[in-house]
Amino acid sequence: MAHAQLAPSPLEASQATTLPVIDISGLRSASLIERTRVSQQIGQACRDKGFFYVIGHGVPAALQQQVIDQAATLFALPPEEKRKVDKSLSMANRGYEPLRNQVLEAGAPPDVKEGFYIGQDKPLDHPDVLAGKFNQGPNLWPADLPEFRQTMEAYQRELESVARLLMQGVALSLGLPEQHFAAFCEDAMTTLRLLHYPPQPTTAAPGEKGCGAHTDWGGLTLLLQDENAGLQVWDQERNGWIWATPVPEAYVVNLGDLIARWTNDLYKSTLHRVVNVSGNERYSVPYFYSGNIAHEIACIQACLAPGESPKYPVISVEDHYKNMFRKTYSM
Ligand SMILES: O=C(O)CCC(=O)C(=O)O
Ligand SMILES: [Fe+2]
Repeated sequence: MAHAQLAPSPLEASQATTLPVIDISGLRSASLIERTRVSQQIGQACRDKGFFYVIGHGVPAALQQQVIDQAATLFALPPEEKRKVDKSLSMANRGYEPLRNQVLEAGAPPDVKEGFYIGQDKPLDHPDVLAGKFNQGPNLWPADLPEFRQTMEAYQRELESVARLLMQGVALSLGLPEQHFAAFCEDAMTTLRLLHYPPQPTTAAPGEKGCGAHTDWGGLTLLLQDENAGLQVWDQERNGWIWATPVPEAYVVNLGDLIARWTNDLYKSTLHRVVNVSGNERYSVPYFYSGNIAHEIACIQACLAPGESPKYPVISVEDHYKNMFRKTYSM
């Protein structure tokens, strides 16, 4: 596998991943005992770093490969073609984002990545769009890539069902009914984000890297990676970074800030970053499952230890996202 040949990181991270691999096929079982067994593995990973690999998800490997291939084709378009679908043309944060457009780590140089955002496609006459709701609107599609839209839409449908299933597993792992997060999952805001990381520049400025250290903002993230390592996860105990090296066909799943807020940090939303030391172009595709924008995220009482009080005020998904966009895009 590619990560076996990875050059030592200039940032001295250990290369061997220690993140658990969880087969979630049992979450689809008719047996509650089996679903509970899987959820216990999820719960353990959530209390540790909130980062784990998922296999048994049911997404066809061929579709995953098409998504990576289509992403590579898109990013290889000439700059003038990419500008035709630039994010600045969208009312809903969709479309192409050039290199060094976002600063995910406050104080660090801008991220050495280019991206393309896809969300739920809502036409201009959709009531949510007419009402001016946050992040709602039509996607932007590149005109001359005939298979692009179809591939991404098929992939979004697959991941939506995996994300819902995982939310049920998370609920069960907390001793809650599996449908506890059903309202959050209703008409959930989701973002498919195609990313391209050029090789880490040999002349990188101090702190310059693919993607600055950050936590994810939403509920769950399901990350598809090509064969090039780059993702690193903060390990609080060892006070260093560990690799989340690619495992073929698996997702790296991590919890975002909303689950940390719900659980008063019992379940972790952990810092991570990307340093593309592979020497190759790296493509990755995170899928952010962020929930219904009107949903209010309040601490789940059952997550509080005796005498503990909630650390975070109640916030809507929408307000939380607006804050995070403002912070990282200097809006
Ligand atoms: O590209 C990756 O491996 C991770 C990207 C990421 O963390 C993000 O976009 O939030
Ligand atoms: Fe992230």
